[in-house]
Amino acid sequence: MRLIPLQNAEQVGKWAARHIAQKINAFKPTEARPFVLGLPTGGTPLSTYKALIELYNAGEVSFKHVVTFNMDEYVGINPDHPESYRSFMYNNFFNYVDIQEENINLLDGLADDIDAHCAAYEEKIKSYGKINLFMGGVGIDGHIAFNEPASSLSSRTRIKTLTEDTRIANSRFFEGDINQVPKYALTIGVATLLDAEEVMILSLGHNKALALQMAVEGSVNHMWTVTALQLHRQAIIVADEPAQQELKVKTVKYFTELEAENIKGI
Ligand SMILES: O=P(O)(O)OC[C@H]1O[C@](O)(CO)[C@@H](O)[C@@H]1O
Repeated sequence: MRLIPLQNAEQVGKWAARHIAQKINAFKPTEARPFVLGLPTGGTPLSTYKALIELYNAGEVSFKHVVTFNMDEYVGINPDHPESYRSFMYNNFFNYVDIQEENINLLDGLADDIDAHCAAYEEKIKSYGKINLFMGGVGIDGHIAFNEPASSLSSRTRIKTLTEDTRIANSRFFEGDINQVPKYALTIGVATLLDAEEVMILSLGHNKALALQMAVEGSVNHMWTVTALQLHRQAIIVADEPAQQELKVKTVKYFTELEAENIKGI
């Protein structure tokens, strides 16, 4: 695992965006051989989407031959709802870059047959071989995608019940009213995430500090599903300074020295 210790959200966004752009450019994607990118929503990736749009506007990256798979979606809210993850993705990213509509894959929280829909999502990922890079955030309860505590570390795309912690945290997007926050979500599984060639998790803010500590210094366990990253051969966590608060000074120093060249100029 690599930990990229940075100072603030802007730096995390810039580092993550630059990393994604470098990966896409090195892959040299074509229509027949697209780059497959997994994407999250929430407050965490906003600075990364902003930085990616800037790189796109500067001509440094194109999404023309990029296929995307989003990691989750609320169940029971209309796709046009301003807080659906579909709306989030168009409003914060897709509308501003050259991605082709047919290359966008989103879960449908209103699907009639949820099991069939989730199985088809997994099949569609498989049809591309693999996801080249999956970006994600982490919840205050340590969830990756919406794999809440006690999710199987072998899980696949399915419906999950959101914890009270997550619903309280996300109530900030629903007028501060937990009753408006959906109780369920469709989410890729931990195993779906671990199948990606590379996983990059972003962690911002002091309320993610415990989750980051578990991810980096803790043991693999299903109560903090982010710890499953330790099983991945190419996992990166990019964190701001407040999110590093629970890590040992020695741990932060170790990763800062390891990444000295890679965090220069950010
Ligand atoms: O970024 P937030 O809003 O703190 O949410 C934490 C994470 O939980 C998720 O919403 C769950 O998918 C991630 O997409 C997100 O990054």
